[in-house]
Amino acid sequence: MNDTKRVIVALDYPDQISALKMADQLDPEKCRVKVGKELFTRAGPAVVEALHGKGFEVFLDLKFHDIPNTTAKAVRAAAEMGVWMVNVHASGGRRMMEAARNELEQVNGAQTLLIAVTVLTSMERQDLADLGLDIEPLEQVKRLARLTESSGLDGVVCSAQEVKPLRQIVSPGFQLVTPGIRPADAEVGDQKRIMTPGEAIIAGSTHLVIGRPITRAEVPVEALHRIEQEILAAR
Ligand SMILES: O=c1ccn([C@@H]2O[C@H](COP(=O)(O)O)[C@@H](O)[C@H]2O)c(=O)[nH]1
Repeated sequence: MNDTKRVIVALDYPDQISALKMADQLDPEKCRVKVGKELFTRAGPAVVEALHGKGFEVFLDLKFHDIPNTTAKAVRAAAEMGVWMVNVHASGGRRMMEAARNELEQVNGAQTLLIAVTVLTSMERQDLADLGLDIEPLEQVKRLARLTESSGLDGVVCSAQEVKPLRQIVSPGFQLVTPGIRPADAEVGDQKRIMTPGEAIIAGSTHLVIGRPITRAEVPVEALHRIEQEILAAR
């Protein structure tokens, strides 16, 4: 796979000014950016518009999870903002995902990529047990990835640890978008199912979502540059 724009930088900031300050240090030809719940709740569609104005493709990571009609309309609103990618939670089920997919068809012929979160990368076996699921995360990820693909979506969010086994059961073009990326010397924080950028590329992740290892680094551009070098070396 082409290595351009494999990295999606998570702009997890509490305000638009900080997010755009970070974006100004990035090259939209080399990476994409992600707007998540914190930034969008604070800054709304204006921040997406501002990032588009700077030439970035935006992954709107709001992980919609609601009844089919509500989710479909939320996905429509995202597509009408012109985002590159938007997501829902696969655990919302087939009817919810199909409704979202169909809505996107009507907005722009499904040009906006629609993917589904399987099991959050911050979760491990015990967290699933707490929910009454007595299985390994990988098994639940596989189950939800099959459901997502058969519901007509473009890919899933999963851990890079699951990419190899998933590739055996999904089609080659299915996007495997992986947060929980940690360079060897980075703080792990709240993530549980992690991999280094190089390992994730070797495993076959389509896109690497990386936040704090870049945005909280002393010199973010240098941290990103090191990650890009690691990705190139892993090819
Ligand atoms: O399973 C998931 C789904 C989404 N995320 C998001 O990715 C970034 C990761 O940020 P880091 O600072 O690199 O941990 C963050 O915006 C999450 O909301 C995820 O981590 N895991």
